Amino acid sequence: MAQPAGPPAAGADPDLHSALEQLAGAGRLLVALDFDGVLAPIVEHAADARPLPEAAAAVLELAGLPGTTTAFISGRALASLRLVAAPDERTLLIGSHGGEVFTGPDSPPLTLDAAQARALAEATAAVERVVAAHPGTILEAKPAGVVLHTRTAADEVAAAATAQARALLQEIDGVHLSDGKRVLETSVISADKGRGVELLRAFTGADAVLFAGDDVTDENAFAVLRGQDVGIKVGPGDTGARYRVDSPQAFAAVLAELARLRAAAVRR
Ligand SMILES: O=P(O)(O)OC[C@H]1O[C@H](O[C@H]2O[C@H](CO)[C@@H](O)[C@H](O)[C@H]2O)[C@H](O)[C@@H](O)[C@@H]1O
Repeated sequence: MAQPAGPPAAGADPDLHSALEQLAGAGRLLVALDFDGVLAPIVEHAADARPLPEAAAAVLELAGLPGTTTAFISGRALASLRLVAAPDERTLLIGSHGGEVFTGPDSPPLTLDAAQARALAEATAAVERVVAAHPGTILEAKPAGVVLHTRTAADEVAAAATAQARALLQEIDGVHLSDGKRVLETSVISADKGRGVELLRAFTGADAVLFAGDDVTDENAFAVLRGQDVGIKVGPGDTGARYRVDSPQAFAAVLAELARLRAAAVRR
């Protein structure tokens, strides 16, 4: 069977521990994490996703260390991310795949111009039509996009729904499409997680960044990593990340290890 391109699983990767040791010694460290499929296992209904306790504890510990900033960079709308991730107040947030930014109470809300608002209304109407005709599919609304979820539909229904939605949405001016894990995502703004990482790098003055992600849109973030930054792909699939772990559970252990190493490094 063909193997996906990219790095080996963590257990077989002798470099990950030493990369974490080096990262832990950075002057200012940014720990930027994708949510679904990384901090939280994938579940049937988006509203039910929750971070693994070990991962949540490691994020909290990192957030409390000097010179260390934690951030979540998610495809979710900020409101949805806050509900499921329950971030502590020090954790910076980027939602809508980079379209929504929260770096403090003064962060401006996302606004759409008239053309974008029109495109979103048309895209929403198209996905509503598809969901009405395909049992088990679900619509998720976001401030700058709309998502067709097919995880709770039979495979053949999911395929038909995705094909119909793609055909309808491609006809709407100003709508960008991307495929995710049993989702077809649309956005009416131009944003990506790579720009999210760069924004947070500049905002925090980070000397080094850890980014972990599991899905296609996370590749934009892996692509902007450099120097002693560490990119970790969680789960299978092609990736530009240098390191890979098998699951959110394995990633929680990596995060706990980074928290231990960072705590030791900043107390030296
Ligand atoms: O960037 P992320 O934080 O990974 O968010 C990506 C999308 O995650 C959510 O959908 C995915 O997770 C759901 C819950 O586990 C799952 O049911 C769905 O099949 C996955 O695609 C979220 O609903 C989307 O809005 C995010 O863009």
